[in-house]
Amino acid sequence: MDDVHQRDQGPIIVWFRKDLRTDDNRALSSAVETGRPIIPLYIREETAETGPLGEAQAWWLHHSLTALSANIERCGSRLLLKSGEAENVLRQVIKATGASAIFWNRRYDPAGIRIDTRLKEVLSSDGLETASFAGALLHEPSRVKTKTGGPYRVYTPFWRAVEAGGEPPEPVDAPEKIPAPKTFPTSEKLDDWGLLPKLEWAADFSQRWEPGEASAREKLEDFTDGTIDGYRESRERTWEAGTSRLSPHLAMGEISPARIWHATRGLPKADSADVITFRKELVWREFAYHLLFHNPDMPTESLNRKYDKLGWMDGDADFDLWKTGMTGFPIVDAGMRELWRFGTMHNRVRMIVGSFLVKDLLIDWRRGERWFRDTLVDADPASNAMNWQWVAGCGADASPFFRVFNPITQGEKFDSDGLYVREHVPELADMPSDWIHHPFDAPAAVLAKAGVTLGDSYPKPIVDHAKARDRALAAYRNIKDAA
Ligand SMILES: Cc1cc2nc3c(=O)[nH]c(=O)nc-3n(C[C@H](O)[C@H](O)[C@H](O)COP(=O)(O)OP(=O)(O)OC[C@H]3O[C@@H](n4cnc5c(N)ncnc54)[C@H](O)[C@@H]3O)c2cc1C
Repeated sequence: MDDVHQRDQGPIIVWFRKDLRTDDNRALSSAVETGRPIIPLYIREETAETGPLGEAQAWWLHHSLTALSANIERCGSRLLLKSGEAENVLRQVIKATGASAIFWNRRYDPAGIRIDTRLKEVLSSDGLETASFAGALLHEPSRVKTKTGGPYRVYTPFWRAVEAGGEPPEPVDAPEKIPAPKTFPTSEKLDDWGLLPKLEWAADFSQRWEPGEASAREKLEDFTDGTIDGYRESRERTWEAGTSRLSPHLAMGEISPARIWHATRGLPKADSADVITFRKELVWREFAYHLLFHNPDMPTESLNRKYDKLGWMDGDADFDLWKTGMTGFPIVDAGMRELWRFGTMHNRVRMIVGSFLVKDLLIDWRRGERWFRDTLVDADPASNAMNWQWVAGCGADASPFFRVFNPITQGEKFDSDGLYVREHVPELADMPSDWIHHPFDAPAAVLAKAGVTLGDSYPKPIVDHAKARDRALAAYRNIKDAA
């Protein structure tokens, strides 16, 4: 047997990253197809380059790895856990197992791209086979191009280009068997990684979430069997589950966007406005990655740099009140408390709390982005940064800065009976709907009857919205005509 042939029979490391699934996982299915032994590996890569994972997502990761491990065991193998810098870990595992190939699915965040490009180079030059596959997105970000070959900065033409570009590849089913190597190196223990929050903080997450690909598939089925009918309207209802709730599963790669896309293609009403609206949302996620791919500093730099001169306030005390849901504006407080309690927030309310932070409090969008990154179970480098820049007016195809959301009318419009506020701000549970979004205007008798004492049982508003709006618009006028 010659060297090359021998090498070709060596084990393949399948390196899992934010693709914690066996379904529609091309790195895994391509490795299985070779018939060679496979070493499923997850590396906890929290290095200076990658930065730490947010706390809420660390909770998710713990449970997601538990679920993936169990799935892999059902297929006759096991998941190897290692921590450290990727290249060092891969070299140790290669040495211990005689692996001759490393397969992975591509990632598109700047640190991930840098690490993978470098690895491909050094491992290949050592004679190792490296193969990378698509799967985190519907289409490769470099594939969707404007007529002049450049990247898009506006969503609607991007959506049209995606539509015109044809269907994403059909998903591939999970393998039934994953051939195991003769011996496995020792794995680290998941419990030793300390991913679960030390405080009771995440105690309620499991009321809302069940990480893992089985739960993602179940959610997709429930959604396509029911909630998707009427999605165009139900997606704006803050008080009920009118959306798919797939975002944290997508963020950890427990389900592929292609699997979701094709599930909607197969529906009897595949061309209804509800289904198309949903597909457009999935394409917003694609657009975010397209933007991040072409603007790698999007999570930290305003795409429109003139916003750096807006005159952001330090506002540490206001920022703390915003984070803890104590601003005195019920829809804002309900959103921030939903985030703290369940690691998520309704999309409409994310826009309202974002506008309040950036415009009413004049606090830099990056502080909001970081807080969301730490507390959202669906924290995603592309979607989070794009949406914060959208809210702040400094992003691509963003909401104009002068469009300042009024937290009272937004509350009345998107939570007309106050159900969302009642759930997350229980001290206002007995306020009549007419006043629940602005208790500070309610007559004393109404407050007394509802058991609300402003400044005691519930905070007084921390700003006067009309004055805050004027201040924001004045700050904006100062930079409006700057280059
Ligand atoms: C300030 C702000 C920060 C955000 N941060 C994140 C984030 O870190 N991670 C994240 O996944 N989403 C983020 N979003 C977008 C959006 O709020 C969530 O994707 C959505 O609430 C997830 O719920 P769902 O899965 O039920 O969505 P559905 O309505 O069922 O939509 C299906 C999928 O489409 C994608 N999608 C929907 N809306 C958007 C959007 N506006 N931008 C990008 N993709 C979208 C998501 O992948 C979502 O799972 C943010 C929005 C705002 C305004």
